[in-house]
Amino acid sequence: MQLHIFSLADEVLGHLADYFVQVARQAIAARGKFTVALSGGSSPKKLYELLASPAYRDQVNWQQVFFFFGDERYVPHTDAESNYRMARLTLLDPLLIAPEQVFAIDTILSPAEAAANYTQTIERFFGDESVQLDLVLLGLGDNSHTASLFPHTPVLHDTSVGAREVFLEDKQVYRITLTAPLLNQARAVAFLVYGPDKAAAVQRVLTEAPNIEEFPAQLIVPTTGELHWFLDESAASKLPK
Ligand SMILES: O=C1O[C@H](COP(=O)(O)O)[C@@H](O)[C@H](O)[C@H]1O
Repeated sequence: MQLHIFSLADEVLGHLADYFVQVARQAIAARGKFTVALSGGSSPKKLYELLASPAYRDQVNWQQVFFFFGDERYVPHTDAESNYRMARLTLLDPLLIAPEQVFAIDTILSPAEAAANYTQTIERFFGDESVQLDLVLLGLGDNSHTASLFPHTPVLHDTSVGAREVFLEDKQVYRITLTAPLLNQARAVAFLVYGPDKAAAVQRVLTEAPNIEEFPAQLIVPTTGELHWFLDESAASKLPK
């Protein structure tokens, strides 16, 4: 695992954007395509805007990039909470990414059907190859969840490689998430975490004894791929010096 800690959030975003470009170029040179699972929530918005900005937009052959989602809120794609909507507004539309390159999670189906459908979509995309994303981008919630692997949910024990529905009792809402085994098959996983509100979760996930029920992000340990954590100093402030 490699920790990358920078003073300011903007520096973190710049270094992660550089890493994204590096992994994308390597994947395209080696296999002719780059597959990435996007994270949702608020933290990655600025990363996506940066990647679509004049400084980065010409650094990747976007026609060879295929976009998946690590998780989705079970809301219409037009809803302000939708991870797909956020990615579309900040990254996919500004870069004029063709719809055929974007694999959104269908939220019109029932949650269970949406998860099964997304599993099939991923399997169909990879065909005879193993399901191995080139890069998985992840965030960290202040309750130590990542993707939609939430504390004390059955999906934490799911050993399948695919997508699953998750019901959040406290909020009475569904989410769809990729399973930890699928995420861990990636060639590279990069967490993006910044801001003081995340400091306690970062400390728990990275330094507490294994306890996936409480700290689901501890499930993310790529089998053979790289694991990177990109943090600002405030998010890293509770880590041992
Ligand atoms: O709900 C979600 O939360 C996590 C963390 O999001 P952030 O806004 O606190 O950065 C995110 O990684 C996940 O994709 C999203 O659905």
